[in-house]
Amino acid sequence: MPTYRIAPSILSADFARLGEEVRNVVAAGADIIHFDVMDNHYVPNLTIGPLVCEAIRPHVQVPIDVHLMVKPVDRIIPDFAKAGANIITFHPEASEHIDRSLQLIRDNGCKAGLVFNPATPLHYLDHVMDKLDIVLIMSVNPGFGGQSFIPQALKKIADVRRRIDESGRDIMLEVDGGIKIENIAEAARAGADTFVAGSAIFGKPDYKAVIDGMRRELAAA
Ligand SMILES: O=C(CO)[C@H](O)[C@H](O)COP(=O)(O)O
Ligand SMILES: [Fe+2]
Repeated sequence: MPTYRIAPSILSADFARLGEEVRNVVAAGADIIHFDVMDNHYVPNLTIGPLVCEAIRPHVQVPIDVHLMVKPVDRIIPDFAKAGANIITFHPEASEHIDRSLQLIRDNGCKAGLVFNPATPLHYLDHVMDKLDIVLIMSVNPGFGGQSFIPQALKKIADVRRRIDESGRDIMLEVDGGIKIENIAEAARAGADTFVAGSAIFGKPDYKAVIDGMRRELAAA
């Protein structure tokens, strides 16, 4: 069985109690904290920045996975690295120089990755596989939590899995958007190993019950 990781998105957490929320979700079994950064420019929503990342950093030992939905990309990367991010991903069409942005993330000591919207072509991967630590496939259009999983993402996950296997490199394959107990196994069978889930976890009273349920599905996938 591959190493599967569950990454709750704090987009659906109670922001008034964020420290407690991240501690609770890690105690419930989260492997990663997924941190959605939206700028009201690249996507039509506005969320949280490096100050909030810095504020939650002392509350958890697990990696913080910063999903940048911002344009431009580069200016904010060093700030997130200083704020304690471990993984930083961005959307290739939001960067003027993809290779430079990936290198900037790595130079700042973080794992680097590209994010693909449902309609973003995978050719952006062609010349940067050697600079990638993670690929994130969006299974919703970015900007909001609580949307429904777009099934066409499964084929894209499978295509990326093939490319990763061909590269022979150790690259995480993350899926983000509409992941629930009911569909996590399908995403795993397509080739994903890291699963972002916001509303499915933070929308429920018992985080451990949801994460345990997801792990049971993954074990059987
Ligand atoms: O990047 C995102 C939206 O742009 C979020 O990570 C994602 O939507 C998670 O929320 P949910 O699991 O509720 O779909
Ligand atoms: Fe996200």
